[in-house]
Amino acid sequence: MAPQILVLISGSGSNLQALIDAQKQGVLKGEIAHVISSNDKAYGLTRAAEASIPFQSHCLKNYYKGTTKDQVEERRVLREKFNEDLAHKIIGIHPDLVVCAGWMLILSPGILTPLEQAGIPIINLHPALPGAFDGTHAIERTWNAGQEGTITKGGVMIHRVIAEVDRGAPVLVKEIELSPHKSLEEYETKVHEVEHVAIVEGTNKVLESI
Ligand SMILES: Nc1nc2c(c(=O)[nH]1)N[C@@H](CN(C=O)c1ccc(C(=O)N[C@@H](CCC(=O)O)C(=O)O)cc1)CN2
Ligand SMILES: NCC(=O)N[C@@H]1O[C@H](COP(=O)([O-])[O-])[C@@H](O)[C@H]1O
Repeated sequence: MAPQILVLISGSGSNLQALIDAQKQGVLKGEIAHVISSNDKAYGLTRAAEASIPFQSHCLKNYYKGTTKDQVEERRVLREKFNEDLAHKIIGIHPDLVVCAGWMLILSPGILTPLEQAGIPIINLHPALPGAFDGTHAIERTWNAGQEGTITKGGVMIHRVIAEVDRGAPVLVKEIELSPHKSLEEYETKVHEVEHVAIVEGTNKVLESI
């Protein structure tokens, strides 16, 4: 059996689609076994269904039901249960690799530790260079820094997932010169093009090492 890949998404799933297309073309060194979305309205779930890939959603909002934003401690506990339940789901599927492809939630030690103990590596796609713009809105933050003249390059990386967000060891880094691009929209289009290549190359690189 080919190495089994579980893909975590939260949105459109264009990077999931790049993995699906690579599998269809026979260039993915594994098989997408399952897709889990943190958003039950994510178009990526439609992409999984159309590719006949088993899928499900795992939504934090369902855990938060009956609580308000002011109930910080209650929500902290509920979010930890969200993470632990997600770990149980993933371990039950037991993929060889988990790929975060636009998964927009920070994974706590409550999931990272059980997956590490189960020998299941996790990688993430991030639209910035190592140590540059961790977290969300990295594409826009990169563009703005370029406009201010503080940087000349942006990029995309695939990295190992550790507790410290976007600080795991890089697996693959692709730099993108900012100067050729005349707008944020143009740069963002280039980033997504590069992402769709990087997600396949980075996934294959890790699968080759397993
Ligand atoms: N422990 C880790 N978890 C995650 C990592 C990681 O490296 N370590 N990578 C992220 C993906 N990601 C950037 O590449 C990222 C996604 C989301 C966030 C974030 O701050 N999320 C907030 C919610 C934001 C929102 O709803 O708009 C949150 O989780 O509370 C940071 C980085 C995947 N997880
Ligand atoms: N910090 C994580 C992050 O910003 N991830 C970004 O989410 C998008 C998902 O697109 P997709 O749903 O079309 O694959 C991608 O641009 C990816 O870099």
